[in-house]
Amino acid sequence: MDAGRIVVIGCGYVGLTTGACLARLGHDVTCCDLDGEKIARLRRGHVDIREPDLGELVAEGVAAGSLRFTQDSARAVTGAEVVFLCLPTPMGADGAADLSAVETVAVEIRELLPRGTVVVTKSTVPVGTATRLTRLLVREDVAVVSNPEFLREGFAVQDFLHPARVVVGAEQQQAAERVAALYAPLDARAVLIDPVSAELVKYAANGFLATKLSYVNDLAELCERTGGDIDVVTEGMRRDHRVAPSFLSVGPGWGGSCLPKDTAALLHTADSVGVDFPLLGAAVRANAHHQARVVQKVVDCCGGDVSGARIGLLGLTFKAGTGDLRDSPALAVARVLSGRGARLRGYDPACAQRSAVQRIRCVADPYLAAEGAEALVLLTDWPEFAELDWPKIAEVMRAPVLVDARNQLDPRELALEGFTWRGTGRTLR
Ligand SMILES: NC(=O)c1ccc[n+]([C@@H]2O[C@H](COP(=O)([O-])OP(=O)(O)OC[C@H]3O[C@@H](n4cnc5c(N)ncnc54)[C@H](O)[C@@H]3O)[C@@H](O)[C@H]2O)c1
Ligand SMILES: O=c1ccn([C@@H]2O[C@H](COP(=O)(O)OP(=O)(O)O[C@H]3O[C@H](CO)[C@@H](O)[C@H](O)[C@H]3O)[C@@H](O)[C@H]2O)c(=O)[nH]1
Repeated sequence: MDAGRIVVIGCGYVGLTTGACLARLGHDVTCCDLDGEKIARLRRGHVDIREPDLGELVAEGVAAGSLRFTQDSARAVTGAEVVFLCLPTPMGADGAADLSAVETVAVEIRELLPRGTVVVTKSTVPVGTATRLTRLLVREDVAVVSNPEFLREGFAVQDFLHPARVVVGAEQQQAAERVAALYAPLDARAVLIDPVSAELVKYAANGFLATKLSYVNDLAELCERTGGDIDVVTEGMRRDHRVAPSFLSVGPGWGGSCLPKDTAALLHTADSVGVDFPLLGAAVRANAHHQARVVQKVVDCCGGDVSGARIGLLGLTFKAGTGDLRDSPALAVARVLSGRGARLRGYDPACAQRSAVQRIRCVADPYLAAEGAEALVLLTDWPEFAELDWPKIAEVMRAPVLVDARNQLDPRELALEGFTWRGTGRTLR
């Protein structure tokens, strides 16, 4: 069905995916962004984020005339029936979500919206935002609906078109049904709930995922002290159907554009209403500790001092499959090493064209990152790292030392090549 004209404001990971996928589902979509250069590139069919199938979907929508791009959101909304806000909600200084982009746009468009428009928050917004926006819009004839997005970077299109759930939160049943109807072609029944619960579902899910990962990384430390093997332990946990099998892999702490800011915002919300949330606070603190543990392993491998040492980094993005560097644990580890005087060379498949990221010299292949290095640190789980020519790497390094923060490599094979290996939650038997 065609629910009419849809306007999407914000053409980032969420907005562009939402716009292109809704066009694929048969809707008429106009996507807006204040970044004029981005809009010009999108009009030429150029998508500058690394997301499988997104470029093809954009091209398809543009060619079919069902997907348009403009910088002029004010003009676009005058013909809108549903407006999706897909704007950034970064972490503010006090940890709270910064709603300024959402609120600025709401004020800009409020007098231009046709009667009966539904404004949808797809951005991750804290409890009470639907109520705040309703007041800010000062339009009794405009409804606000919360429709949080759960896509993962690297799987954005797949997750949008095959969602585990579609959550729609609204005070007005009719507005909720209009938004739910947009997803009707998908094989997912929308859950219609109140807006406060809808806003909370999003934070609850990300807070839970972060807590699960900190738990696993804490267990890894315990394994290191006791001689256990975290990969064997988590494999045992996975077989219990009550423990969801994913999100059990160790790493250099969790990061990305969502988990860090959303856990901070959830803690802020809890604090603002006088609720103690010690479990989530501990998960956040544990994450900093796990990043520091990777640094310490590198320092130990370099004889207690990395000053002047050349260190190679494998992976810079916050996880494999994305080009996103926002809040990457790899960069957090790199910052500390660099602060202690290490000279860093980094290779990442998604950043191979760049000359530098922060104080890391980016190189075009992993062997250049290893060249002359006293230690190599595997920080991001790009599958191709398992396929590297490890004898060649051992040859070009100053000393064949590998800190594997993701347990991606086989320590026995590395030992055969003469590597000193430090994994996460495992010791070489
Ligand atoms: N990235 C994800 O995986 C993901 C998944 C689910 C939810 N979210 C949430 O969705 C929201 C957007 O995240 P994102 O990753 O897509 O952000 P992003 O930074 O990739 O994109 C935001 C876009 O909004 C544009 N923009 C900023 N201010 C604007 C304005 N006033 N008018 C028009 N355009 C404007 C920016 O130019 C940018 O293109 C956030 O609340 C985030 O927490 C993100
Ligand atoms: O077993 C695992 C799984 C993940 N991670 C790390 O956890 C972080 C987050 O990973 P992931 O959740 O895949 O990344 P995002 O794309 O940021 O997706 C999260 O954040 C989005 C924005 O809110 C939500 O929509 C998604 O549902 C939620 O998974 C990354 O640093 C990963 O390396 C691990 O260390 N081990």
